[in-house]
Amino acid sequence: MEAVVKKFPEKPEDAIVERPSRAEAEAAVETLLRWIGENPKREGLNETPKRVVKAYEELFGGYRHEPAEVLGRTFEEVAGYNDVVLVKDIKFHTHCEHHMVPVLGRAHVAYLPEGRVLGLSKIARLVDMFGRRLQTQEAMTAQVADALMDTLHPRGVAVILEAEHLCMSMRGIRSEGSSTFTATYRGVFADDPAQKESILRLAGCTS
Ligand SMILES: Nc1nc2c(ncn2[C@@H]2O[C@H](COP(=O)(O)OP(=O)(O)OP(=O)(O)O)[C@@H](O)[C@H]2O)c(=O)[nH]1
Ligand SMILES: [Zn+2]
Repeated sequence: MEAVVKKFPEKPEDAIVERPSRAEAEAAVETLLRWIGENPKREGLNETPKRVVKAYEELFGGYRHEPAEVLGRTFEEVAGYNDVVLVKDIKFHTHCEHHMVPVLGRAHVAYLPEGRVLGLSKIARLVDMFGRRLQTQEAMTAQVADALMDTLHPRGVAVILEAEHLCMSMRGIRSEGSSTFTATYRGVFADDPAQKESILRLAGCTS
């Protein structure tokens, strides 16, 4: 049996306790292929259920990790640097939880340290981890911010996501090229409008 989902979803009653077997997951893909009018036994599709399940393991691998493990160790020796750290233009992809269709975007993540900093790559890893779960853009924005607050205990965090939802461009309204902007602020960024403004400017979201 595969691993039990640990902490996510956030509400324990929403967490599944047991995953279906790989064979059941492959059978589900085969059913979808038949449902769209395909013949899953033809040569080109014969291996597709296996491939899709393998791809899902990678695309949804974020359920197998937790923020504290992804963020790893923190550093204190930064010559007393205590000002803003902003990692911008972190490209990410995720899938919307309504249609399971890709969402492609960029994240800008800032924090104000309280004596400790993170390895810079860990911020991008955190965004990637949450992207590898089914998401709404709003939830993903809040999850990145809360994970940084809980793990690093900085004075403040700001998280901005800009993304294109392919469920809006490839289907439904078929509105090509629109992008959605979400931003959330914790600590001093939430309390001080000047800090918010400055981070939006640094991230290139305002002139
Ligand atoms: N707030 C929010 N909505 C999202 C996100 N991703 C997709 N959606 C929206 O979720 C909504 C689901 O609406 P429903 O009416 O239940 O589903 P639907 O019939 O497929 O909707 P349409 O996309 O309008 O065809 C749609 O308006 C999507 O655009 C997201 O990250 N955040
Ligand atoms: Zn969607």
